[in-house]
Amino acid sequence: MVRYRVRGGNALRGTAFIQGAKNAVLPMIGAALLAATGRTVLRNVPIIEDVRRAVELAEAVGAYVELHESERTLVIDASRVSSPVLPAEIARRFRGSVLFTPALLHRLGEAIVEGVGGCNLGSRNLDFHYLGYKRLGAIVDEEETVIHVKASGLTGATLYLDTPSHTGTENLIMAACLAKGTTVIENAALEPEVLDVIDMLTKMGARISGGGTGFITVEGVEELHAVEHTVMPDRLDAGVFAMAAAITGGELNLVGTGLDLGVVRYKLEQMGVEFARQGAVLHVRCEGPLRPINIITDTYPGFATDLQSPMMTVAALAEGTSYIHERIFDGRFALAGELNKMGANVEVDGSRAVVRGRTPLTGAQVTAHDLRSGIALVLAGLAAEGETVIDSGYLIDRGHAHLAARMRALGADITREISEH
Ligand SMILES: CC(=O)N[C@H]1[C@@H](OP(=O)(O)OP(=O)(O)OC[C@H]2O[C@@H](n3ccc(=O)[nH]c3=O)[C@H](O)[C@@H]2O)O[C@H](CO)[C@@H](O)[C@@H]1O
Ligand SMILES: C=C(OP(=O)(O)O)C(=O)O
Repeated sequence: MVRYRVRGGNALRGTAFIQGAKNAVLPMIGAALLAATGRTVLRNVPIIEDVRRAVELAEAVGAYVELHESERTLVIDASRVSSPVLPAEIARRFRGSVLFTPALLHRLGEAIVEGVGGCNLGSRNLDFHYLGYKRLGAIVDEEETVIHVKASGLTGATLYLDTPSHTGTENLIMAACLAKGTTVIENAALEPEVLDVIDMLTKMGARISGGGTGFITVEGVEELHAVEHTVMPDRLDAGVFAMAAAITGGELNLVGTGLDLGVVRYKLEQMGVEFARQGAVLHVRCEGPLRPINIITDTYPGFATDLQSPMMTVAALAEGTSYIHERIFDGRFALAGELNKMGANVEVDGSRAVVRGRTPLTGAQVTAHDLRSGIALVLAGLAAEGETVIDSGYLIDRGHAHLAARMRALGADITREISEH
């Protein structure tokens, strides 16, 4: 059992090194398995639990993988991929397991998905993925929790997503890359991580156009080859560090090439946080009291649902009433009860939350219900009086690399503990 212990009150100051993006590296590991020969090299890999699970899953299907932690580099040789089974004990531990299906379909003609995990956020369907595979010519059998997808060659088609699913778009692009003919994906996701995956696939030899427009066209090719690719920075990790500076009255330099916080920056600016781009470094500081804010989560370029939880902590520390409308996941508000244990005043009504600030926060024993509620509680701990203990730290480690060490280097009083219970 991993837990985080945070003693609040220290302002964070210094240089924060932003990790590579979890939601880009996971599809890239899936994409690496599409190359039947050669070795793929991924750089700027975040050393997070989801990456460790993805490595285990790639090994389970027969790939040879080296994770060089200190170099943040993955080397993947997928030439011996031989098992179509994504075993439950690994696949159920992270959402990214779903991103291995296209490679197995192309390489082995079938994928047996024994389970898909990920954050517990209410309903998280996969119907767009499976309907898309069917349109491309696959047969999909759903037997209770096991999904069996079979295809002896896929053929391009026109696909439509009811909502622009992030992993759904990535999976259907990967499925279309080696299909015969042309595939059009309408209402495709626009997230920067999807564009980074398209960049990598394009280097591998894929013919993809329209990334970032919502209408993606893929011309199928005969084969894809192994390449080297550097994972983009994690805008969610960057957002969390910016918020940590904001709520502790600190000052941070965020280092991570080409970092763009988009709407999160604008919302934090409305709250009184100051940003200044200094070449490749994003400087963030906050001196005065925070103002309240309204947030509506949406697919990119809207406010990312993954940053809604940490933003709830920031809102609890703002002077006045903030309003949050969660439009992507129906189970994202488990955080409210935990923040209230620390003295916040958050009232939830369906998909809406009202946060009445500012109430002083006091350290408490709290529970992370998912990755983002976990990191939101770490933020609350940084601003609270006394000690906050957060279980289960594993959920935080799913998405943030070396969190305690990186925050301690900035002056935070935070430890990561491992216990038997
Ligand atoms: C590994 C990864 O990249 N995870 C991210 C990805 O998750 P993920 O790709 O699972 O999220 P989606 O974009 O697919 O889901 C968005 C919404 O669409 C619904 N939906 C999705 C697919 C489907 O087949 N049917 C369906 O109804 C979901 O229930 C949800 O309400 O995008 C989410 C939304 O930005 C982020 O919170 C996750 O961090
Ligand atoms: C929901 C998230 O991740 P996943 O899709 O991997 O569960 C997240 O990163 O907040």
